[in-house]
Amino acid sequence: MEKKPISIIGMPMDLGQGRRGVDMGPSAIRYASAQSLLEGLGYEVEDIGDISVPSPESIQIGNPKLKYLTEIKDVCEKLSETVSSVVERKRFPLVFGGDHSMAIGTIAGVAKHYNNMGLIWFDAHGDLNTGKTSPSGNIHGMSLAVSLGIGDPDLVNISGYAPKVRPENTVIIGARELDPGEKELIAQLGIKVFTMHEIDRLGMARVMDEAIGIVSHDTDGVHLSLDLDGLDPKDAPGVGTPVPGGITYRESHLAMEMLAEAGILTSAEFVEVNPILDRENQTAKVAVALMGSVFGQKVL
Ligand SMILES: NC(=[NH2+])NCCC[C@H](N)C(=O)O
Ligand SMILES: [Mn+2]
Ligand SMILES: [Mn+2]
Repeated sequence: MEKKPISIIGMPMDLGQGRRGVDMGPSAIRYASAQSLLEGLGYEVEDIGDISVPSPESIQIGNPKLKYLTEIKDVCEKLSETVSSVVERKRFPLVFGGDHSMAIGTIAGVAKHYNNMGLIWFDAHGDLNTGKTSPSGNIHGMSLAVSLGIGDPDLVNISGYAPKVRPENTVIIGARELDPGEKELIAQLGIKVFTMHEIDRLGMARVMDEAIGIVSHDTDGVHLSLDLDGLDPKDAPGVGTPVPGGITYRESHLAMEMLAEAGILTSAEFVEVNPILDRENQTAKVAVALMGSVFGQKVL
């Protein structure tokens, strides 16, 4: 893979879900030596710091079906602009989160630079709810739907265009907890979902071969949105919505190694690291180890 210079952006977002602490995810990932690992792999790396996100104590929840909608829209606009300027400068945007609602901003910032963007959504969840189907009103459970152009117009139209990605260029990997409305949307849009069943049955190597085929077919860029809760909670305990029966540490590395080999990624984000719920920063360390594989680190 060509060693494009990397720009790290922190998104200390916690407004998209109910548990405090995920706003500290970017610090925890930096503390786990992300930048020096990437530099050690031969990349030029800059850290452009954090997007400023208001604290939930200082603002009102607003509509309980779309909690903190106004503020999430505003901070996602800011993230989108920052990510977009990184792409304009011919650098690779690498965003640290923060809850998964931030993907609305990251994807808005990258997708406008591509005619047709592929998207890998590595997650225990589909994040395919809308304000109508969500059981929680938490926007981190809606960010994939929004990126596909479905949901609240304020979110869908961030950065002035929609949709950001198409369902036929999107794959979900690791799903094992889907709400009824999400299942309906998957059937309606025909999104390819590699649930834990397919991963168990086919093995991660075959799943990734197929996934890479889908996201790179007729696309000119591919974004990786990696929710740490895609991994099994034994390997990544520091997440707000853990679901048992997840992707193992090694399977996750294999997936990232295969992405590096394919050389298709043009942006990435690592989200939902919550150091308050973690054990000795294990989850941030896993995120950084996986970044190593994404950027070409090999065992031998
Ligand atoms: N990015 C995440 N961790 N999302 C979890 C979403 C959980 C649930 N499906 C909801 O809509 O509330
Ligand atoms: Mn998730
Ligand atoms: Mn998610």
